[in-house]
Amino acid sequence: MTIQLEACAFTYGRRKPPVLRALTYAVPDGFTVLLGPNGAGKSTLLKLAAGVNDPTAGSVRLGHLSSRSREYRQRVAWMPQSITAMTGLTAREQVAYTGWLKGMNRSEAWTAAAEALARVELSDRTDVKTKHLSGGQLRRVGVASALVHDAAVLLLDEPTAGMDPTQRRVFRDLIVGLATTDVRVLMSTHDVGDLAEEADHVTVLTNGRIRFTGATGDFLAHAPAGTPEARRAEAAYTAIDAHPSTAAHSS
Ligand SMILES: Nc1ncnc2c1ncn2[C@@H]1O[C@H](COP(=O)(O)OP(=O)(O)OP(=O)(O)O)[C@@H](O)[C@H]1O
Repeated sequence: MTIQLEACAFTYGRRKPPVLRALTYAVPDGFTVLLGPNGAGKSTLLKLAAGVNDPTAGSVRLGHLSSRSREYRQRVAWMPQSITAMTGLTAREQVAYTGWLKGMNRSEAWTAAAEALARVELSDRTDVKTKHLSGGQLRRVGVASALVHDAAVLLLDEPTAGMDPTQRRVFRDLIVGLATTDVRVLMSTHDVGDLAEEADHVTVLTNGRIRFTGATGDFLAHAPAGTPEARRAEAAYTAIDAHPSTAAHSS
């Protein structure tokens, strides 16, 4: 079961231009990387898919569930671009609180919080107040909060920003292991070269439109012949960005 956005439009205010217009998109299976320039609408798309914002036109559904329903939000996890340290809470308390908000009882949430923090290698920080964590550690608390309940779809908004190379490696392995036939992961990033090749699918969003969505192999095939292996993802992205009309592809 996946999230389906159908003819979605979204604007941040009546006098503002729409960020998304008639956008139709199904979150692909496995691990999908969402790419696009600054301001393309990636965070907006993720917020609509998370049920955090409602589309101004169109619909967002997971199977028969509308994104406005409580059940929908229990099946979908979202990690926002900026993670807030909740005043007075430790890492474990903050993660458990998210679990509780998603419908777990207190003891389930408490146990699941410790497990989620272990998965992001923060077991040694569970009792530290989140306001005392580094930026990268706080992002890992954000990832743990997204993992704390059994979501069918994980929506992660630039989760690797601010992580050091070792943390990135740990995180990448975690995500690749998470995306299974039952769990879909859609993750926005600016780090084209670092992550695209690990993904099952790539989606490119530019100016509120899906320029490309398809298997990673089809994405990489847009790189000009002779591009060195290490630069293929970046070259493919640049080619799609430069030639939107020929690059559009639906999976
Ligand atoms: N809260 C808001 N109020 C008004 N405009 C907003 C708001 N959030 C985003 N926008 C505008 O909507 C457009 C899309 O922004 P969005 O954050 O979705 O893009 P993005 O692709 O995630 O960008 P980035 O890569 O820089 O994070 C931009 O023009 C942005 O200025």
